[in-house]
Amino acid sequence: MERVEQHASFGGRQEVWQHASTTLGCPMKLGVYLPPAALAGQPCPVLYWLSGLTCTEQNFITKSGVQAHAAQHGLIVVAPDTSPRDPAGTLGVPNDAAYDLGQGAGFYLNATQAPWATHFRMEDYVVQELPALVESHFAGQVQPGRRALSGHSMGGHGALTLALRHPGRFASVSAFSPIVAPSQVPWGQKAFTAYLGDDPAAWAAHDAVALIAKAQERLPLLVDQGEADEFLATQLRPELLEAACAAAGHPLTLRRHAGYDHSYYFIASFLGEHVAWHAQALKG
Ligand SMILES: N[C@@H](CCC(=O)N[C@@H](CSC=O)C(=O)NCC(=O)O)C(=O)O
Repeated sequence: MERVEQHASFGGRQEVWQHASTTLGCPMKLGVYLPPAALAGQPCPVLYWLSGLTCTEQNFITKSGVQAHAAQHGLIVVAPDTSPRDPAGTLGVPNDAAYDLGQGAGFYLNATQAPWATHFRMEDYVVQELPALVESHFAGQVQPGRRALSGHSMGGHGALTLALRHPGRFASVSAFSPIVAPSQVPWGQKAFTAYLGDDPAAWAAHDAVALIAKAQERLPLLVDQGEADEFLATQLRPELLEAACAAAGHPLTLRRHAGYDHSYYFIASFLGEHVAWHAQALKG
């Protein structure tokens, strides 16, 4: 691990690290916020944040204001990039000209189809390699095994599906403006066709609405959604998650906010409540 940025923030430190990912076969960057408690040597739980389409590790750490909340609650925050990367084009990581496929659009799954399958393994990266790396590199500052998961849009899809697919791995989960049913909306249908092929069962295994019915763990979901979100009716469709949770008896707190759009202004407005929700679960 090589530290490429560090900034004092709210008594803690916002850092950016780079490492060679064996899962993805490329260098990866991640934002790591260490709250004052961690810098003082007190082991802290970790909130993992998954960003949306077009994002890198920078969007969340520079736009959301997470540092103030994490400092207050004593949480480490880890924000990885959203896909494997190959800016120089020397590693064989495929890409697509569109913003919603390829680099910047990993969809937090392990691709099974050519040319994506070799590098696009974001599920294994987020669930296995990244926590192992964080818990070993920051040993003494991290409470091993105490993890929460949140994200936005494509990252909200990632948070919901990874928590549902890996029961026991995360103490809590939340999402902002998530793609709740990728099998039923254009962003998801395009990505799933490319990454997973045309097998409906493979799609269902990465679709929060489809996963809810058979969930092994009824981990409560906290979801915030802006009503002025430009993607609400076409790509996000929170009413499908509401119906699936009602049918399965899965606990869901879905909050709709008049006037809020899809941007980080919305995330910043309600992020403090998400961090408090995760802190309560992680410390309980
Ligand atoms: N056409 C837009 C779409 C990209 C966009 O809105 N990205 C969102 C996430 S959307 C779902 O995953 C985002 O977080 N953007 C970064 C930001 O800092 O706001 C475009 O190409 O910009």
